[in-house]
Amino acid sequence: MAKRKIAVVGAGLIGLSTAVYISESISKCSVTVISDKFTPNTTSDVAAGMLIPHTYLGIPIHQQKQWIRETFDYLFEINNSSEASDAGIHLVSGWQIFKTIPDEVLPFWSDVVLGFRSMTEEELKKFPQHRFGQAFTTLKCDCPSYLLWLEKRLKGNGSQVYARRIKDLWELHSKYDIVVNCSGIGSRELMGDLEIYPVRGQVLKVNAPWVNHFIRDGDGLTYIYPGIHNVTLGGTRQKDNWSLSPDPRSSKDIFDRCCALEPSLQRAQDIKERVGVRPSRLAVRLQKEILVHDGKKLPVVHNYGHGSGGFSVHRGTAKEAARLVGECIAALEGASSKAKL
Ligand SMILES: Cc1cc2nc3c(=O)[nH]c(=O)nc-3n(C[C@H](O)[C@H](O)[C@H](O)COP(=O)(O)OP(=O)(O)OC[C@H]3O[C@@H](n4cnc5c(N)ncnc54)[C@H](O)[C@@H]3O)c2cc1C
Ligand SMILES: O=C(O)CCC(=O)C(=O)O
Repeated sequence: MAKRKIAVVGAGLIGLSTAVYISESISKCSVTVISDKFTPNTTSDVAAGMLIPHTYLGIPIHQQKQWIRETFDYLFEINNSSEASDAGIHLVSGWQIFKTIPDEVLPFWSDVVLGFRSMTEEELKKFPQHRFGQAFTTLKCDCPSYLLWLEKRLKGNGSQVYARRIKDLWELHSKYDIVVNCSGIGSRELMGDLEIYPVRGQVLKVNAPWVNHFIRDGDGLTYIYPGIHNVTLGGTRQKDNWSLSPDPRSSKDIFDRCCALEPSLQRAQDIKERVGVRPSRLAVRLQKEILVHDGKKLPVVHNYGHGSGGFSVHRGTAKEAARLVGECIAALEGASSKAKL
C-alpha cells in the first residue's frame, strides 16, 4: 500500500507537535510541514510556555482535562529524560494568588499538576494585597528551544519542512492526500474563519536568575515565570489588536505590576520586549472537512484556535488531530479498494 502524503500547514507549537505525533504514530504516511514563518518568528516563540490551563468555553471540561493531562504526562516524561535540556523543559513551583476568593477554589486541573494545595497564611504574608492562593508545581518550557527540538525530531524521522505561504489549501491538492491545518491566527484569512480573533500579548523577558518561583495573579494579567534563560514578566490581553510592535507604556505597566508582587525584580537586567497575537476562539477547531473542487476531494483536518492555552494542551490536541488523520486515511483506503472492485 502506497504511503499517504500528509501536509501540515504551520510551524508553531501546534503544527510541529501535530506533525511529530502523526509521523511517530501513523506508519503508512509521509509528513511535510509547510509554513511561512518558523522559530523564532511565530506566536509560539513569544509564549511564556507555562502549563497553566485556560478554559475554552466551547469545549466540555472532561475533554479539556484529557488534553491537559496528555500534555502534562508527555512533557513530564521528557523532563525526566536526557532530552529535557535540549527540549527546554523543566518543572517549576510557585503560587497563583487572588485578591478575592475565587469561585473555583479547586480548579478542574488541580489533580493534573503536582502537589496542588491552598497557600498557608504564612505564605500569603508575602502578598499583602491578596487574600487567597494556590501553590503547585507544573511544567514550563523555553518555547524557542522546544520548537527547534520538535523540528529536529521531525527531520530525524525523514519528514520534510518547507517555507512557503499558502493562499488556499487547495494549492496542496495535487501533491498531498491529506492536509492538516495548524495555521493559528492565519486561519482567519486562510479559511475565512471569523470566529478566530487576535488577542495581543506583550511580555518582558528579563535576566533575574534569583527568581525561582512563579507568581501568577489569578486575574491572569500579571505573571512572573522563571525559565531556563530568563524570567517572563506579563502581560497584556488586548482583543482585536494585531500590532506586533512593543508599546513602551505597556512595558512600564507590566514591569511595575510585577515589581509590586516581587520587589527584587527592580534589579532585573537585560530587559527585552516581546509581542505575540494569540489565536483565540471559543473552542479549538479540531475537526475534519472535505474540500471539493470540480468533483475532486481533499480531506482536511483542522487544529487551530488555541488562544492563551496552546502550550498547555498541545500534545492532547495533536493526538486528536492524528486520530482524525487516521480516519481520513481509512476512508481513502476504503474508497480506493472500492474503485478496484
Ligand atoms: C504573550 C503570550 C504568552 C503566552 N503564554 C502561554 C503559556 O504560558 N502557556 C500556554 O499554554 N500558552 C501560552 N500562550 C498561547 C500560545 O502561544 C498559543 O496558544 C500557541 O502558540 C498557538 O500556537 P499555534 O501553532 O496555533 O500558532 P503560531 O505559533 O502562530 O503558529 C502558526 C503557524 O502557522 C503559519 N501560518 C499561518 N498562516 C499561514 C499560511 N497562510 N501559510 C503558511 N503558513 C501559515 C505561521 O507562519 C506559523 O508558523 C501565550 C501567548 C502569548 C501571545
Ligand atoms: O496565563 C498565563 O498565566 C500564562 C501566559 C499565557 O498563557 C498568556 O499570556 O496567554
